[in-house]
Amino acid sequence: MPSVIFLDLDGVLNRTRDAPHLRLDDDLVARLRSLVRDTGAAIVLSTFWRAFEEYVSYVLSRHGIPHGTVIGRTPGRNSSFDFVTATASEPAFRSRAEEITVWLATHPEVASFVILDDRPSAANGDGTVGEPLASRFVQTETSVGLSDANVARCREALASKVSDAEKSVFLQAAGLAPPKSHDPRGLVDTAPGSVNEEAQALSRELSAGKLTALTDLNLKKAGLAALPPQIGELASLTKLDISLNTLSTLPAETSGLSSLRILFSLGNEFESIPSVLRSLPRLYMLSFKSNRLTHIPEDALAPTIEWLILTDNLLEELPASIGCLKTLRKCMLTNNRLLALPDSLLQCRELELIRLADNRLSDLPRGFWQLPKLAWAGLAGNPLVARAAPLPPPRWVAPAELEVGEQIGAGGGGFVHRAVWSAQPDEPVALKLFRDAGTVTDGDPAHEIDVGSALTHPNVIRVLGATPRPQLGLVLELLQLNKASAGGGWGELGKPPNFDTCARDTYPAGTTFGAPFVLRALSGVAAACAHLHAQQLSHGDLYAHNTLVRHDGEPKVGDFGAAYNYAPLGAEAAPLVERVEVRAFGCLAEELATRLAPAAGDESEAALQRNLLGLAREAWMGAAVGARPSFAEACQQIEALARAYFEAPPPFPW
Ligand SMILES: Nc1ncnc2c1ncn2[C@@H]1O[C@H](COP(=O)(O)OP(=O)(O)OP(=O)(O)O)[C@@H](O)[C@H]1O
Repeated sequence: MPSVIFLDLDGVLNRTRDAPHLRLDDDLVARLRSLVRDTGAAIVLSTFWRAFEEYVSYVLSRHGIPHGTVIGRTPGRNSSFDFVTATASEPAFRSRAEEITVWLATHPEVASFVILDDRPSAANGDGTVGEPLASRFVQTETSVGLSDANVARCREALASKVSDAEKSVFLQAAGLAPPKSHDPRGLVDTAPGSVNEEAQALSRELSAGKLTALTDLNLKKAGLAALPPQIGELASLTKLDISLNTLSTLPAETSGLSSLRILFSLGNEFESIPSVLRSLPRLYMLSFKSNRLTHIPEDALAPTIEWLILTDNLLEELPASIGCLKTLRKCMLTNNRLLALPDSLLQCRELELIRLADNRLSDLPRGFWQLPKLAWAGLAGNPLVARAAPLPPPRWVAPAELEVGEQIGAGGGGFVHRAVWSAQPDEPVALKLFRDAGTVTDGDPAHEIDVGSALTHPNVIRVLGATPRPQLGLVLELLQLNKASAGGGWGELGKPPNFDTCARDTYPAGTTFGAPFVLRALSGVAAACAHLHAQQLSHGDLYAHNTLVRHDGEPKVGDFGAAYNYAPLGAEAAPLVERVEVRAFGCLAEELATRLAPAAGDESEAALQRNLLGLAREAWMGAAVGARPSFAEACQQIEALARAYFEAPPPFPW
């Protein structure tokens, strides 16, 4: 990262404090141009006008400051953001100094910087940062603008490196205690860095031709720039992990992996999926997450793939040949640059789950919502859903208001800790700290903050507030975990899918549920979904593993990471979007119904199981999307089941 100029506009590049519109004076911009040219510094907009980052960048480029010099803006909302659609919600800060501090705290790679502003508040803030900002503050005189003397001071500041001590001051002032969370399932190890010696030793043995009968080979972080051609001798290998190396190609010999089912190539440097993979006859799961993919050749995807992970790449399009993946069930495409999906995707009739958040889609192939098995879709952060009316903003909670305690949960999206919040010191809360936005399966955590904050329902985990960037988080009602205790603890209704179940949740061996538990759980989940869809919000990830339940079946749906507002898709699509999620509900109901265990002779529970399975499979999961009921209707159907089971009109025992 080069040196950075934090740039104010009014009173720096013009000679007024309160310009009613964005205007620049040629002679002043000329001074900035030479400063940028001579120092190679990048610009981060700290100006009031920073909501219009692209426009400012364009205007500067018209003045000869090259495109790409503006590399970003400081965080923090002001009134100019009200005129920009599709900006993720973010808090307002107390001062410009605080905004700059937070930016610096999250960009420790910055070598040096200068703050160019006509107001001292850009460097003083509330006084907590002090010297590190003040010593790099160059104040212009409003009526004069950027002077030669100012430019000379800027050059001095840019020549002085930011020390590690100063960096830690920024971190502390931004309230960024380093997270102490751990990742028990190793879900998102994207950290490059040190080589894994065990993996390195394995790769040496591979090159020496000593590994032949392996079924599982882990070369993650083995420091590989090239995969040894001897890989092709591993004809019995079923799982290969080559993640977090610097690979950009695969040897032709890879075609010898005739048993390979699972290939992980996360965090490598591939720009294209190697066509040799097309020849693997058993390939089931393929991951190129967090590479540099810009292109997928038409002949690269093996037709046997069921699970395709291309999250966090640079793809603008998919090959038409994706339609040849007749068994594709799960397709992860979050955080790419997709402008459109090929119509051939509709030939993937087994597709159950697709993640498309944070792309550039302005349309979907006609018939997308009619895919017969589609149940989980994520679309947030695309132009096609951007015109939704803004949701009410969350209550922003400053990190200093929270005392973070032990970790109580972890998932792909983040880590959940117990915490005490000064606003309600007697009632502990749960704090979900999100992982880095770009790499997570569901996309930018801001989507979860936006949707979660808009919901209030007894069967939805209540969002109490949110912590701002750089460590985005959610403050949630705390559900004391420990479902087993009859005293009323909470626990996950199911476990996430595994390699075999692909898109379907799993349950510990021997799990059974009682009829009242199942009826109460389904009734609550359906009610929560009816509440969501009444606001044209889709959960996108409705699963047992995202539902917490009490010992008596009372559920609370959580994890709105994949949620999105589908109102902008229009009146024709809306009922179908809801019914796609009804299929997810049907899957959940089927999983619970199959785990009912009627005792011999218990005809009422046996009848409930038959009827529930019938409803789940025929009505809620039915192949004709439009013929499925809405969630409001599903609520009534469950009530009818409960009435028949308890042989009584409501109220039921809940
Ligand atoms: N409000 C809460 N109270 C107590 N525990 C919670 C709460 N919210 C979440 N948890 C625990 O943390 C786990 C992870 O939470 P959550 O599903 O929201 O994370 P995630 O990272 O988005 O997961 P996923 O991998 O499904 O995307 C939950 O399964 C649950 O065990």
